[in-house]
Amino acid sequence: MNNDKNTTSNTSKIISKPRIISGITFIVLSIVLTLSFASYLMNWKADQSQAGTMADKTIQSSNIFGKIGDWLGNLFIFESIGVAAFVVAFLFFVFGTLIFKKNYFKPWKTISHSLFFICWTPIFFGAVTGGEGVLGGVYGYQIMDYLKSYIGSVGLWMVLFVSFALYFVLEFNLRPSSIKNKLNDINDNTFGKLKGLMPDSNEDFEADEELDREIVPEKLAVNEVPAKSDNDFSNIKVTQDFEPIKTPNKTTFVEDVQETQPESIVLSTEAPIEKPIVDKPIVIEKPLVETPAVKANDDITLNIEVKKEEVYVPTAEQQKSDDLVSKHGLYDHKLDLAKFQMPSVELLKDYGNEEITINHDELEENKDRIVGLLKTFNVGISEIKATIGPTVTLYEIVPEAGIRVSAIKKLQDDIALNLSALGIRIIAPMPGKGTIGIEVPRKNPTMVSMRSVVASPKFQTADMDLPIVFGKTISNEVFVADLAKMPHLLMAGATGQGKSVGINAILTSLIYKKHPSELKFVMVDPKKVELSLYSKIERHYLAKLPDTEDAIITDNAKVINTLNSLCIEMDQRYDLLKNAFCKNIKEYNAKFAQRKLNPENGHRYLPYIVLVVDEFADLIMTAGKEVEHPIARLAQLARAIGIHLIVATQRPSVNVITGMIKANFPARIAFRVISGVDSKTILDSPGAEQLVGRGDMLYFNGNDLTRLQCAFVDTPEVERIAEFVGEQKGYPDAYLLPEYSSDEGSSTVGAFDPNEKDQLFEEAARIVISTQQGSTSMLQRQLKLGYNRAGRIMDQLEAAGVVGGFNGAKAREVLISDLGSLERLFDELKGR
Ligand SMILES: Nc1ncnc2c1ncn2[C@@H]1O[C@H](COP(=O)(O)OP(=O)(O)OP(=O)(O)O)[C@@H](O)[C@H]1O
Repeated sequence: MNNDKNTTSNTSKIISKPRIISGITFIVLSIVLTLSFASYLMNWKADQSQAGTMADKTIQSSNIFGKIGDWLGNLFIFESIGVAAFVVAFLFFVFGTLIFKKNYFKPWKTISHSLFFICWTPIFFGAVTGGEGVLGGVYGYQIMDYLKSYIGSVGLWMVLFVSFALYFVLEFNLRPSSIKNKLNDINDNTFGKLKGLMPDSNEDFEADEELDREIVPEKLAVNEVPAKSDNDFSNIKVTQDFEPIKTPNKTTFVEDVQETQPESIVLSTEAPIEKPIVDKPIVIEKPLVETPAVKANDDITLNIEVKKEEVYVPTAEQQKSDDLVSKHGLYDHKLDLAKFQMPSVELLKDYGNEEITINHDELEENKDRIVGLLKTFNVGISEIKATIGPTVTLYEIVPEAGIRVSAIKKLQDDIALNLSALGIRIIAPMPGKGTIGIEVPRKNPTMVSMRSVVASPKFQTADMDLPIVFGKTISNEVFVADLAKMPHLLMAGATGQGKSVGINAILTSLIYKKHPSELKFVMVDPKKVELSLYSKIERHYLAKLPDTEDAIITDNAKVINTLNSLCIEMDQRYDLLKNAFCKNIKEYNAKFAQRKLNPENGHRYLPYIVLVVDEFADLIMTAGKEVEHPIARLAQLARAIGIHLIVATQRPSVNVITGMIKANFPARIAFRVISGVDSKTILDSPGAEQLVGRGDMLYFNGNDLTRLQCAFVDTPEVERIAEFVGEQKGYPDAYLLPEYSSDEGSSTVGAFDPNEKDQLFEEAARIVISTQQGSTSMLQRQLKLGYNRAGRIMDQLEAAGVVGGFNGAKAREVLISDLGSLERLFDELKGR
């Protein structure tokens, strides 16, 4: 509104006085003409007899504007164009508004419409009345008469009809087949014409909105509905076909107020009236290809825009990849190990019936204790419900009206003490429910076997990038989560509470779902024994540093190198993704499979990499920041390029799980911990100290805390799986991570020695300058070098002053901006 006011005041400042005067004059004239014409139409018979007696004061005129009005009416209506004279009055009004710089009307469109009606209407009325009365005026009668004498009555009507039809075709750009529809529309919509004259600006729309709202009920009643009474809209039935579009795909909109419209996409608009509302679903039968303005009703124009389907025009590169795909098919990353058999469920032990047995006595006993106890604290219960899970039973209570949840929350400790059972957890309130949950451990928990969860349809059909089946929820449902979405997982739990089993469950889940070409593990096992079983699958699923014996890293010094190497792998992957214009590994691999990425440019199929650290506390204690930094860096950045971290620890204290680590691991798992403080460290909330152990765990995904019973997978089972995989044909070696030498960061580059310069030194320098990228991995790719040689060249470039110093895993700064300066530097170096 304010805006409107401002606009108005601004406009009035700009409009000059003569303009205001002439604008007002035109508008006043249009009013005078309209009233004179209307009055003339009512009194013309009486007044015409006095025509020509203008000067005689004794003679009175019945026209509202007296003799002048009478004269105007006679001139415009009788002697000229009949009722089309009103169009002239309307044109005066339009000119008036245009002078005021108000764009209520599109000038040329308005004039062309008006001219048509000024010409056509008199002849039409002349033909209808045969010259009787004033509706067609003298002009109308004479032209009609003239035409009739030449082409006869039929010809005359044909001319009238055809000209009217042509007018619509040209003005509304109609095809002949849709004229009928449009005519129906126009007939139904007497305001439609005026609307056609309106420009689309918001300002105008707002200005007219109120007016529109007022006339809606009337229009519905008058134009569309033979309503029995004002309030009776029950038999409103409007079926309106909208203008088909000029494309081969015929599109029709049906606006139908009938209640039943099966299988239709329905957008309903509600009439802005208090009376019964008429739903007007729009049934879209075929996809739209153009952008017509569809009139939903008399007041609101619904602009539907559907983008045209893009025509696929392959570029030369795309053409090349299309040709390759049609020749060789999509790239199959599994081809190297085409005969690889995924492990079967049979390898996992069947622990027999896992159905939950209901112990009614236990349930009743717990119920009585809970109800009785709450009563002693004056907490009345209106309802209690039990959900039996594998390890705990959840009692959900609905407190009586008037009892505050906060009051019950305060009693949490007292209730736990009084129930005196281990592992009671109170959830007040249950998220998303109006109840309070009390989890009580079962006397005889049911074991959840890995076999049962791996075989479950939920896991088998999981459409996830890295599906992990953790176990079962409290309501005995299989729980599957996507590691790729987490995207990193922090696990903690006191010793003997199920952490190692948990890690095995995660690893087996992934092995059951992913082909060796799609997934690689980097395993860090400072305890030396926990992950050693997996050494058998080294050539299938493991990744390691070049020139190292064992893929499973047990030496803390090597861990630092591996983590830094992973950082290099991450940077290389980012480079690859950047060059391929891909946002993430999924897009990149899909593009690679479509043969759009040339392996000669360094592109390759990228497997997911999962880094598993079994005892993080050990690492942090011995290596501190040297480990913390690469872990945090990987956690921050590695998600998009398919590197995911699983870090486990027995000691969830703040000096192990630092703020930096925690901030980058939104997904966390807590097995039973020793104290509430530990629980807070890992989960940011207490509760893990109340768990019962043996795989009882809390999973936190950044928002919700879910209690789960971890699936049990025993060492022999893991062994069987590892053997099954290991016995099959594998790759020649483990997946090799980029080389990283620990002294790279600290190495000081001496003075440039031309005699020791690499053969590719100059070429490498030119590549660095022309790409302005001081990246070793880029040199490796472009010159097809090993990492060590590329690293040596980079050091020489640093010594020669081409690039800046080592900058962590980031590219070095390029110190020379153009090739000309580089050539001068080469000359200088030769002169030394
Ligand atoms: N999900 C489970 N279901 C049933 N029992 C389990 C489960 N997880 C662990 N247990 C039992 O708890 C024992 C200890 O588990 P686990 O070895 O995983 O503990 P941990 O936390 O890794 O201990 P540590 O840190 O000392 O290695 C197992 O031998 C097993 O008997």
